[in-house]
Amino acid sequence: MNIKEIKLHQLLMNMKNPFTTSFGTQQDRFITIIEAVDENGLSGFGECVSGEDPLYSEEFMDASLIAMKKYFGPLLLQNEIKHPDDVWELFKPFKRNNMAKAGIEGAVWDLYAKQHDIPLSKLLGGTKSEVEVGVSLGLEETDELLLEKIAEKVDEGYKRIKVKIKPGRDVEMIRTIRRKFKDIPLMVDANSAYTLDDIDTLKELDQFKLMMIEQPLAAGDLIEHAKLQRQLKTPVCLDESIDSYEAAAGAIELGSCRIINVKVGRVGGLTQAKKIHDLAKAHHIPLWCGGMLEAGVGRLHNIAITTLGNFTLPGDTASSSRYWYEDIITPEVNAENGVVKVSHKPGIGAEVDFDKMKQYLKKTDVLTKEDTPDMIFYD
Ligand SMILES: O=C(O)CCC(=O)C1=CC=C[C@@H](O)[C@@H]1C(=O)O
Ligand SMILES: [Mg+2]
Repeated sequence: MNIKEIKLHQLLMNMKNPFTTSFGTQQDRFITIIEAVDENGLSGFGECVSGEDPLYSEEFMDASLIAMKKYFGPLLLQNEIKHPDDVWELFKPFKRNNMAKAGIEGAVWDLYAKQHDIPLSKLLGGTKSEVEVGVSLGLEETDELLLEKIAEKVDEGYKRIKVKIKPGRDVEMIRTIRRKFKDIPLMVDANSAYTLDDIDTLKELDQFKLMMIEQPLAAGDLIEHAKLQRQLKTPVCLDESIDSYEAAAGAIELGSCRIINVKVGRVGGLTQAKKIHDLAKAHHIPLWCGGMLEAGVGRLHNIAITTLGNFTLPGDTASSSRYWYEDIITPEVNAENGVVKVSHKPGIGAEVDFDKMKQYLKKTDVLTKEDTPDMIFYD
């Protein structure tokens, strides 16, 4: 593929509203857009989705930037890549840092698709021409405010509503929601806020016909989630726990969940996401594509992976306008009545708009073939 340079565009984007989960509230999003440029000046784009602080997972953007500059960017520039699947193999000796790996790998996937003049969705083996999407709503100060947000999103036609829960904002809040919205497709996401000591509370959620309970327990608790799933009617969906193909295989084997939220960054990129897709399909575990409050590049990668057949449940890839006054891509991602049309254009299917991006741009680091991995270890 002969990539001649990699640019790390570091953006600070301000979200329209604060977003509150069980682990905190944010309104600024620190995003890195990775641009891989080939010898003809063609660019492919990826997005690193690491959090600003290591509260969702152990990754955080400052560390991911170091990893991309010290290791993953130079490694890619120093090695011949024939297909995007080679990137995972190249990065394999380096432990974890999945979101940094995925950001670089995503740019390679987009570049390769553009070099071969095919949509990224087709390159991944996707079959859909449109995808159904839902929306994720943060915790609000009051249940009344949350009801207003839900009504707004239901009116916009989103195919499912996801709300955050945490101890003290769970059973009664969901009861209030169900009193007003008896039959909407509704799910909850706990972001690991509970333990098996809370089993009675979690079992009370069974009465509300929820689509799923996402990540009730800690990320590493596959056995505890299996114990919980055996006591719940409602499907458990895992997010933070599924940080690799092996974790997905373990969770399926143990019965830790009945649904998996696939996040491309969390699992290390599109190659691993495809592998998890095929494994889950073989075991009749439905998937949906979760979100990490992405800008447009990440949203388009999410749309592309969602075109694979076993992504059967609406994901978190709502319209760009859900979070951003102005996204960095043209056209923006737009869900009409909860449906996003898949672009037929090559690659991610929309242009990165540098005029719009520059309002958020803090810094761009450029890596060239002069840059070698900055390592103590040697073979
Ligand atoms: O709209 C989106 O991008 C999904 C937002 C969302 O629910 C999450 C984003 C990032 C981490 C978590 O807080 C949470 C999730 O767990 O899915
Ligand atoms: Mg989640």
